[in-house]
Amino acid sequence: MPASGVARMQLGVIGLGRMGQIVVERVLEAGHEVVAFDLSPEAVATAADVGAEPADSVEDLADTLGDDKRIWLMVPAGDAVDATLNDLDPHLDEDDVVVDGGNSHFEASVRRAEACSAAYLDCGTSGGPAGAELGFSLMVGGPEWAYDEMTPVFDAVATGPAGHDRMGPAGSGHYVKMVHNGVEYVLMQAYGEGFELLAEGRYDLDLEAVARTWNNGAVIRSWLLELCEEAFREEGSDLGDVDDHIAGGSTGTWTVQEALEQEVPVPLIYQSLAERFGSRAEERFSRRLANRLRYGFGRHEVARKDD
Ligand SMILES: NC(=O)C1=CN([C@@H]2O[C@H](COP(=O)(O)OP(=O)(O)OC[C@H]3O[C@@H](n4cnc5c(N)ncnc54)[C@H](O)[C@@H]3O)[C@@H](O)[C@H]2O)C=CC1
Ligand SMILES: O=C(CO)[C@H](O)[C@H](O)COP(=O)(O)O
Repeated sequence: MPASGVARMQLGVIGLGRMGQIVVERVLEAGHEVVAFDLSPEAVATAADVGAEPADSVEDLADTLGDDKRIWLMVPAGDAVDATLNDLDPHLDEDDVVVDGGNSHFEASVRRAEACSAAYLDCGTSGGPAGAELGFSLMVGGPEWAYDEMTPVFDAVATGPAGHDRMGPAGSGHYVKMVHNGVEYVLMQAYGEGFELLAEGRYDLDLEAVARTWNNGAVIRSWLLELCEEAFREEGSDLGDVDDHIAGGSTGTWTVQEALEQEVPVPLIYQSLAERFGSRAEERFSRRLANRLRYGFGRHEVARKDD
């Protein structure tokens, strides 16, 4: 049962991957009921193992929920959200609430909120799978009544009541999450540059010890720095065989696009994104041209591929 005074809710969860399973578990732990669906039967079985009622289609999930449906989507951003909403919409009305907890583009969320027959909440979710124990930070956009209605669920999925808030109207939750990710890129880049200098610099340092020392009282302590400490502990100060290729990048790209549109300078976010893209190239054409141009103007020796 939920804590006294909190009504027991029934939540449909669609998308039961790394993040969706955590939503399921935290909502069940808070004493609510969950009906769960995923395209993967294995993922549905995992949710059923922890106490969710399994559904074998979106329609089955909607039928099981009955009136006043409360549904959380945790599918990959993009087509999967639209496909799910297409299947759901015939079963929805204005008393229902749908939450998109994924990393959708804020403009797509505004469009979906307008088209959806239910009240639609766009919910930026931060904390990642590693945040399961603590709970997430939730940035929610959409109608106030729907946010209030979902508060017991947000209390359960977030770190608690302080871990979620309504940012504003449709789109604002995913807008805030987009900018959060831009900041995330910069922090990763800043820690990366600092540790690179320490790794390449004058002293033979134990970087796990550096990170641990910084995490205990230093101005720059943070969860990302704790993750640096973990990485050096598990991989070694030289990061072992970890490659210098960084995947992802969509949310950072959106942040930079929006900053250009708003004419707000975000050079650090752009630079961090550019480093990420640059990491994917085996070799950089621009570096090769610079190599050749130094010969052009200074007759400096050109480094050749088989040197
Ligand atoms: N992993 C992370 O650190 C974070 C992820 N997010 C966002 O949360 C969302 C989910 O991410 P993850 O759980 O990491 O992804 P995931 O890939 O682990 O799980 C996605 C799940 O959705 C299911 N799925 C895909 N299309 C579906 C459909 N049409 N109907 C039903 N189920 C469908 C897949 O079978 C899979 O089980 C994404 O938008 C992601 O960007 C947000 C914050 C942190
Ligand atoms: O939102 C997140 C963290 O806050 C997710 O981890 C997201 O998948 C990061 O994606 P990308 O690195 O491509 O921006």
